[in-house]
Amino acid sequence: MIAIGSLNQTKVNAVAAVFKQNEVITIDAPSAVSNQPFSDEETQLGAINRAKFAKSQTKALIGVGLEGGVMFIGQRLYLTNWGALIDETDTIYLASGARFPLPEVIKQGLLEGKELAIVMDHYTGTKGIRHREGAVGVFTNELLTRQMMFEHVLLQLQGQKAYHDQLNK
Ligand SMILES: O=P(O)(O)OP(=O)(O)OP(=O)(O)OC[C@H]1O[C@@H](n2cnc3c(O)ncnc32)[C@H](O)[C@@H]1O
Repeated sequence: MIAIGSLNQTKVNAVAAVFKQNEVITIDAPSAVSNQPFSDEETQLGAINRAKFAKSQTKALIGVGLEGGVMFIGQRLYLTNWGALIDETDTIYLASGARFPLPEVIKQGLLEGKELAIVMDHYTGTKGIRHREGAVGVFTNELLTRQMMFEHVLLQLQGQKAYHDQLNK
């Protein structure tokens, strides 16, 4: 049994798709970082906090956390994503996801203190982008959706755990 620390459909669907052999349960886990993480460190910490919460507050032996944020490289603001998995031995696995520069107009909205989800909904004239294709889907013409991106993060986590378990058999 695996617990995902979010009710966001893109995250829950990604976990169900990658961990096909496991029963997946969901819990609304606090990230304990800002609503809009502004660095890799903060985004990664949000993922770790959610994974730990998901494991400790459910009967699952494995907890997973997925977190989206933004970070600067020079003057450019990038979308960033992190995943964490904590297993039955309390080993924590980490992996990052898609990272690409956001358009200047999106960066300006974030610098005004708005959340990326709000800025993206305004930019696209729709509601709930974060539950569907995500910013990554919008800016890749949906070649890569938010769920696909999280699936890639989860495959890295699943694969790292499989490698580790194999070595320690
Ligand atoms: O329900 P939870 O799990 O909290 O899912 P979320 O999408 O609201 O929250 P995240 O913690 O993953 O992301 C942090 C913030 O970054 C935003 N965000 C991150 N990635 C995004 C994306 O691909 N599209 C739209 N908004 C995104 C959104 O504003 C979130 O409030």
